[in-house]
Amino acid sequence: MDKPSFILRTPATNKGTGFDCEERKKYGLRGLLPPKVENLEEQAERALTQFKSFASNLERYIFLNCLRDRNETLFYFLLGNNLELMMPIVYTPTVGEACQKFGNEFRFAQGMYFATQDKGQMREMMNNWPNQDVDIIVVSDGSRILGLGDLGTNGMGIPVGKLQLYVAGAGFNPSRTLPVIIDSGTNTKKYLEDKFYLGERHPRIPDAEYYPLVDEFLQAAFDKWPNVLVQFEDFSNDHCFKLLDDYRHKYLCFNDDIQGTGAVILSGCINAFRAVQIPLKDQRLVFLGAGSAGIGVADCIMSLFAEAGIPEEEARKCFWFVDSKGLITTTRGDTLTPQKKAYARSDYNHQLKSLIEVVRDVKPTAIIGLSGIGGSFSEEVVREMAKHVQKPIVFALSNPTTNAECTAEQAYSWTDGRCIFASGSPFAPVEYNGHTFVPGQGNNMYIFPGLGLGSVLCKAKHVTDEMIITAAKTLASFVEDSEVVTGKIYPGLNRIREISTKIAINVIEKAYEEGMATLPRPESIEALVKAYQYNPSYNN
Ligand SMILES: O=C([O-])CC(=O)C(=O)O
Ligand SMILES: [Mg+2]
Repeated sequence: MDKPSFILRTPATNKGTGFDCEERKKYGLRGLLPPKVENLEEQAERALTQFKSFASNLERYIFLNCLRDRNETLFYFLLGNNLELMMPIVYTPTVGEACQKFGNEFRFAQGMYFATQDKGQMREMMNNWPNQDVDIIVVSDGSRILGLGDLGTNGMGIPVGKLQLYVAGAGFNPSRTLPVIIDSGTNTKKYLEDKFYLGERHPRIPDAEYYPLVDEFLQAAFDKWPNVLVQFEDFSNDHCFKLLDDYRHKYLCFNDDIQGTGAVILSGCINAFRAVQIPLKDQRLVFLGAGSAGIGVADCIMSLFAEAGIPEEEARKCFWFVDSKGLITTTRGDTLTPQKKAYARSDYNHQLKSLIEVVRDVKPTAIIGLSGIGGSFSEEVVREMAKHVQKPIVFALSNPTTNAECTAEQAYSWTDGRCIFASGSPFAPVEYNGHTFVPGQGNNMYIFPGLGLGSVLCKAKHVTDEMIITAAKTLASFVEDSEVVTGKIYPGLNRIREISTKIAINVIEKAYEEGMATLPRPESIEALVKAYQYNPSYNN
């Protein structure tokens, strides 16, 4: 390709009408652009008008991703200046729909794909990635995309979207990010039969082939980029815990659904417990869903009990887990995974078969939904719970919005406006009885950008529990006492840069404290972070 078209056609170098007269001469662009030279602000104003002109969110998603593929600087400038408007498009909930329709709406490839057919060749394939350095990889096998199930290769939208938040939220350099899909097949018949489906067309491979495939990918990635951080995303429950166990002490990696969600909900709980003023030991926490997120959240909350000096055995008695078969107990007769076993109740002789039975029995202070089942916090459940506590904590965390256990409006109206509510996907403010309630978004997007940045910049050996808990506490500290009493438990999304920066700084401090950081300690950690951070501009 000749030089002028290359610079115009490469998203990282293209400025479109932003090339000034000098540059147009220098790069041989004269005549290839309309005469007017524009700055980023002017271009962004036009792009925003275009964004708003579309009839559906999916079209807005496609528009933004096409923009990213034309002019990366403009895309990140636009996104960074319109986060609250655009987050629900590039991320949950719209990204969920974009994944479901990935094959139909495909326009150009982003990131890298490693499939079963690539066995033995992944390391060599990585040399095809056009950018030399990679700081962060988000990898999924598409087996449990949000609460939508097994989407196979269609899941690529998730690593792409997460990395856009790494850039907008924490200031990762976009050219040093890599979204990856490991294609190990799909068990979703609809996609196997869909002529536009773009993945390998076979059922998921057995574990004996699956684990070596993932292992080859990780070995290749850390061989090529020894200081990279790998974020596991949306792996199904049958694999995610083992993968994390196998690799968290071997590579710099974490699982966002277990640890990122764990941290963000720990943060929400810290503030919700401040608001309801019930001592920790008297909390009765009922979880609906015992998958990666449910277990991850509970494990993180356990750290609060440990800090408060409450013995583990006593702390576990504050948790009740409900899955599709009812309350998880040691006596209900099925084989429990080790993760479920840790929270299984041994003090129930009678079987409670549903959430409502558990709520009647337990009288919870909090119900935490990570079930992936939309509407599973029924009016009966929420009203029953609200009878027994002054400020019920209702977290409807499943994504996307259609999978939320209840809506914000339902939660506020069924509790007469008394609840502390958070959801995983955004809900608009709710008017109820003359009050405006602003629902919190308990989504791991508050955690992973800063946790990732901190881990990468100090060249951490591993991501430790302490680093994750530090991230959660830092997030919690962004909400003032005066806000907490009004039921606000998360800071505004528009502060995500400031929050991620602070999380990164505190995570790095913790990594040095724990002997996890391998970078010689810099004079100023804040300066280290700020010097790295990418800000979209044509003057770079
Ligand atoms: O992507 C999100 O919005 C949060 C998340 O990790 C999930 O739901 O799997
Ligand atoms: Mg996820």
